[in-house]
Amino acid sequence: MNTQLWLSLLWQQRVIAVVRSGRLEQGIQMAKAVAAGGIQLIEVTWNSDRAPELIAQLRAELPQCWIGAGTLLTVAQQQEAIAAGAQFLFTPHVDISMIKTAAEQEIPLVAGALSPTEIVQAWQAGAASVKVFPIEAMGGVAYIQALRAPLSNIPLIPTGGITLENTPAFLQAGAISVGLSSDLFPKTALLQENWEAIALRAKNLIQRTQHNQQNPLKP
Ligand SMILES: O=C(O)C(=O)C[C@H](O)[C@H](O)COP(=O)(O)O
Repeated sequence: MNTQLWLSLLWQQRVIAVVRSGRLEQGIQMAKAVAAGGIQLIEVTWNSDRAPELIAQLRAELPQCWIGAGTLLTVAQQQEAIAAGAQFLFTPHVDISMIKTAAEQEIPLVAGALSPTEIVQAWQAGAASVKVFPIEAMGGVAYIQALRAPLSNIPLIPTGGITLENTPAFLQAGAISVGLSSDLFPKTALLQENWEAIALRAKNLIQRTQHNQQNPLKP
């Protein structure tokens, strides 16, 4: 998928569910629960149990979703993730060789960056969008607002501390999409294997994105 397609997908979807799981079976249930709630972009972190298998299985079982890989740290991991079926890639950091490799293969790679320098470097190297991580620790919505003034042409995906509650404010501030994990998958729901509760949270989250229809990349 080229960057243009990826950006229109982000603009359509507005949220990415980040699945990090210590057990393959749990990872499958987590992804299925958010998919049942209507989320279509699902990122599997590479430090999940048997991440390549999880990605392959989700590709087969959730054809209505796009399944990506996250927390990738090396080009080798990135290639393994693509071989497993990952349709998009996330890194927590800026690695120019990973960005260039993904761009050559036309697989969207979202690089994690914090400062304006890192964000611009990632974008100029060919990142398909930039994950601003960890956003809550860096000032939350106010930080995105401040970045958007000079960097209005760069699609930003705040991640790290995103909640159902604060998602609309991030989208309002100009984020093209948000990524979230712990607030979507509360510990108690995971312990109790309460997949219905997680599906409901996903549904609730999607409803909260629907008031923010202004395309942040259009002037
Ligand atoms: O590993 C990565 O590449 C990440 O994206 C880091 C975190 O796992 C996400 O930022 C989720 O953070 P929470 O929504 O606060 O749980």
